[in-house]
Amino acid sequence: MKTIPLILMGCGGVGSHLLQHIVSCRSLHSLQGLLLRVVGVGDSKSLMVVDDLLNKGLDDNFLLELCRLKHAGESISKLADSGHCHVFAHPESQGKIVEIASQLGKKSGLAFVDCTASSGTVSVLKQVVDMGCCVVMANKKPLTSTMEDYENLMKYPRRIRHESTVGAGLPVIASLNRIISSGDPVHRIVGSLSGTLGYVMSEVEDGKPLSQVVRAAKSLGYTEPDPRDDLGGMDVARKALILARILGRRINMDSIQVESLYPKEMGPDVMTVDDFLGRGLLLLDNDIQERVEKAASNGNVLRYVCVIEGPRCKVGVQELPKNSALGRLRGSDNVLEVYTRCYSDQPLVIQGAGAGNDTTAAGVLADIVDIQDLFP
Ligand SMILES: NC(=O)C1=CN([C@@H]2O[C@H](COP(=O)(O)OP(=O)(O)OC[C@H]3O[C@@H](n4cnc5c(N)ncnc54)[C@H](OP(=O)(O)O)[C@@H]3O)[C@@H](O)[C@H]2O)C=CC1
Ligand SMILES: N[C@@H](CC=O)C(=O)O
Repeated sequence: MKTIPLILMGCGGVGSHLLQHIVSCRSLHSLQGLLLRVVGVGDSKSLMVVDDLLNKGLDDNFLLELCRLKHAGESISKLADSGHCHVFAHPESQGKIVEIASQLGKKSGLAFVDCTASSGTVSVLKQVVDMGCCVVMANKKPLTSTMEDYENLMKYPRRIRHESTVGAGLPVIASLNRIISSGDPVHRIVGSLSGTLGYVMSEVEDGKPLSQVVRAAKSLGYTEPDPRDDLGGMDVARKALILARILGRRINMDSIQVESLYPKEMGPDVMTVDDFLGRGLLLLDNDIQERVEKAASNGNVLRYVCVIEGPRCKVGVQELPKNSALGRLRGSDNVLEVYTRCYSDQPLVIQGAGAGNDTTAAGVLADIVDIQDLFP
């Protein structure tokens, strides 16, 4: 039986679904000769680590209890007295992770899984990569930091998987990497890459107010922890930057043209998330409704589109024919069209659910299973 010891950072919507998937796939993985041994789980306040790091994992019932606790909005530290684990508070936990990585990294391998939405994980990720660990990310922020951070993280590309950072569970990055490895030059990528904005646009088209739709998208697990990351275009811009860097463009976020659907006066420095969801969104209802109606009067729909072509990279709203590939999208579906030498007249098209905790966690799990050849 091949064993992958793993540490999960971030146990919110995606992280706790990942733990549930790991538990429910036990017999499938065992048929494949694989055991995922969860040795640690962290949230924004603390890190819980199994006491016998070299031989044991956190018990499945314990992991499910932990998911219930996080779902109820509690901190992991609440389970501190449960016997077979130790809890470390931040910032001490960072040192603990590095210690675990040095113990397990080279010897038995360790998968470090980042399901946070934080840019604060970059430094620990770089350290564990250098210690021989594998890294799996749903978090886009480490990959959209400086070019230097990106290159340090991607130093050993076979040990890094981040499929869920673009398109949630869709095979976007794997497909792109196959095209690149075959020497087929990518000329242009066009896509609708936000589950939230896809859902928002199609629901507003159906006559619902933006404020109501964004709140629904949040409760369905489509939005970022702060939905302004979606509405301001930053989440799509991060996906565009990740794709552009995979294509070999050495660019930073400031090279991407980004259109925001909310004004600066509603930014995070001015309004809390709750304030924005409460009164801020109401102020945006009319404007988006008018734009959607104007597009409809031309037989068109609005879509938030990402275009990468040559050195140009931009994300923003476009008015498109209702029966185009992007115009036909409904709900949280994403679509990505890739134009290359081999796919020149008809692009390669990847389409399907592009957001949601379940599908995203499934993408992360597939990445973890994918690295098994790197484990003894
Ligand atoms: N939802 C989706 O459809 C998709 C999400 N993603 C990405 O997945 C990631 C997770 O999203 P989601 O689960 O919705 O987010 P949540 O806000 O639900 O969960 C984030 C988790 O990370 C924890 N956390 C925050 N900072 C740190 C830190 N420095 N160290 C350790 N843990 C930390 C939080 O702790 P606490 O519980 O204490 O707050 C929380 O448990 C995001 O990066 C998102 O962009 C990617 C593709 C699709
Ligand atoms: N908030 C994102 C989630 C996936 O990256 C989206 O809406 O697409």
